[in-house]
Amino acid sequence: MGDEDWEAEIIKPHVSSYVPVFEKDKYSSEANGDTFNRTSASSSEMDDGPSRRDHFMRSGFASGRSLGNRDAGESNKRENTPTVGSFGVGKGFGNRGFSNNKFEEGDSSGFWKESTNDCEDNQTRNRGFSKRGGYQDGNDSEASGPSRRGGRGSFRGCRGGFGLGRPSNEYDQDEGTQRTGSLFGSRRPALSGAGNGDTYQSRSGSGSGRGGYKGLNEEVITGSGKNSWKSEAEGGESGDIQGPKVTYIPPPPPEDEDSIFAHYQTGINFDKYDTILVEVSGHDAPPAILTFEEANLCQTLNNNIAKAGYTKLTPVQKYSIPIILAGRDLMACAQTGSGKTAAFLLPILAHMMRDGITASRFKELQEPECIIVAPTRELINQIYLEARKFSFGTCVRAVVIYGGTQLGHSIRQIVQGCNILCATPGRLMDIIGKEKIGLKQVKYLVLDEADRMLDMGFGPEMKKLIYYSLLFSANFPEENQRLAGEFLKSNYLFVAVGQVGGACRDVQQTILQVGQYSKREKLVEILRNIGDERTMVFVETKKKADFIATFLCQEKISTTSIHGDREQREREQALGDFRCGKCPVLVATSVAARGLDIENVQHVINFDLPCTIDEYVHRIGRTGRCGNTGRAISFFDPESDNHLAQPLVKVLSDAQQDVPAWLEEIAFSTYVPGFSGSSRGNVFASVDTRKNYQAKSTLNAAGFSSSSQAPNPVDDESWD
Ligand SMILES: Nc1ncnc2c1ncn2[C@@H]1O[C@H](COP(=O)(O)OP(=O)(O)OP(=O)(O)O)[C@@H](O)[C@H]1O
Repeated sequence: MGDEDWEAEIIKPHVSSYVPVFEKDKYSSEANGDTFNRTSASSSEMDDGPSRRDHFMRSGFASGRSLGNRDAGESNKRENTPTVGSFGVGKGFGNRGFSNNKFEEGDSSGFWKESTNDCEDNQTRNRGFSKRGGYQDGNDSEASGPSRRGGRGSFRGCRGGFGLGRPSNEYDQDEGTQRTGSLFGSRRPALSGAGNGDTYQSRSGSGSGRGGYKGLNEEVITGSGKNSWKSEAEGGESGDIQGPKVTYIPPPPPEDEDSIFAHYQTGINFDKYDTILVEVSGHDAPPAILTFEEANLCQTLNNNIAKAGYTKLTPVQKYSIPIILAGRDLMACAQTGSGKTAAFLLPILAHMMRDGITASRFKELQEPECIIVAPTRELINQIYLEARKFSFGTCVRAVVIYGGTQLGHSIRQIVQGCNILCATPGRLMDIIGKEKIGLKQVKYLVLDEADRMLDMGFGPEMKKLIYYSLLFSANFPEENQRLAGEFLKSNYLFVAVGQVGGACRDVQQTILQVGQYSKREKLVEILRNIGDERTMVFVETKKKADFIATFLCQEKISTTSIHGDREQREREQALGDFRCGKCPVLVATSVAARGLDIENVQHVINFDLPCTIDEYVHRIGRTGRCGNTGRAISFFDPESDNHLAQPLVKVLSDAQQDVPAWLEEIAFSTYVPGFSGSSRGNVFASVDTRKNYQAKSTLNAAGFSSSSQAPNPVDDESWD
């Protein structure tokens, strides 16, 4: 496709030509625009990533200087800075009562309702799939679903690392084409058929290998190293080279003020944030602010903050906002759902308002002052909506671009004026490669889910763009701190809020021992008891996501799914159906584990536990947000999950949850000194790793060794 083909409007929606066996005659995507109609040429999976790291997360890079001035050597001149206080040392595990298996015993909290009429209840509640476009397939679940044999155990360890195969590097093919190869690498084709005993027929076509950031155990092989990040044009995010053009143009978000400022209420535990310990390390940290007024923001920003329903700062905002306003580099960690997005958006916007902006719609070349990058399309869209909200009524224009959508559409958005560019990495690289934006004015760069970006090898690309850096995250593993440190000036500040890397205490966690063959039955039982309350069900693979969603629909539980093999249109439809409650159950891969902020998600179910504890914490952080309470239940299969026992016990203990006796036993029997369960050397790096340069081995918040010499239990292949 020619370089300028984006000029031609291609509005005709992409129509899938491939109908999977299990959908034939049953499911009408036209009827509901729904989720399960996917084609082989699907979208990027940069999203579906594994999740090795749970909470690390936002990272931003703020600069007061123009691009390109950075002294390349500067980043390496890290100082050993003194530390302040001691923070968040976790308890040892094994010291609490074990009331495991609440499910079996019945939970006095009422989580497990004892209704025996669940089917009727569910029908009454319209969970039946008849309302969802006839997604009742005649597919026999036994025959079509993932085999019980093999199970996820066989998926584990199959990840392929980064960037595989050499994708196309022709920009002229990028628009609209979905390629093979991967952006950030992918996984081995381990999921096809016999590999895991799975006879379910994926709509995606096995091995076609969508580009992008493949999730754990996804079927695409790639990966030759973590630094082989590919741009979308290089066969990354967009997907298959041979695939059909991507013509999807996402609908514009509502423009009315009520929609822009729609928000949910903070929960009963919001005020408890005030009691969370905070540690700041580094030299000359500006004092925290206690109120929005102290931030001295302009009136328009203050109005927007009020309209957004923010009356009180969260801890990460109290500490980060003044640091960013002071122009300091920052690495910050705070728990899921505690307001990291606003923590970087508000001070960046404040600076833009103060300093003025240069990009305007009248310029031929758009030169944004701020670039925000996130690893999943849904997350970057969410951040864009936040940016649009806080910049409402100002001259700052935010734009979002991401893979799985028509490139021409992205470019048209940009040329209308772009001060804050929110992008997925592949699409960003394509746009840069096409010279559709200039980078000279970039002063602020935010990497959301920065640990993942860095793991993906995205760092070198980013280093070309920025001068100052801000890194926000819920978890900051030591190795990533070191990587991230390359972005930061040596005097960066480190803010740790609460039990970094630990689970949010507002989430009630339950671990059930459920064998592979019993999971579906247990899931249905739980969902029927839950009723209409919004529930995210995490599974390990895209195929399994399809299968479980199909299975639940057969069980008349209204379900949709999101994963990287779904077309972008379907993904957005799925998220929309889940958000509005049309489908109260969302089956997801790790693509939805990080950052997504969906109102009223009351339950998270880990049908499959993730490979790493970091990912676990991210997943359960989709509930219990912003002071609200939530519940998480995880199926622990001793056949495949024992490696998580030790860190799970730790996470449960630290979050003051009951630890099942059986889990403790497994944890002790599999105890490995120094082992963290994380994909890197330690579970959580709650401390500024600069401290470790002074004291080589210390205890982190989770109580595990954070020695830089710690063994790495999972090799780099587990992360793409
Ligand atoms: N000061 C505040 N007052 C009220 N609500 C807030 C405040 N700060 C953030 N929120 C709301 O809290 C929710 C969670 O915020 P956000 O998504 O930024 O969390 P996060 O820390 O980035 O979570 P995660 O680590 O899961 O990505 C959002 O709905 C946001 O609008």
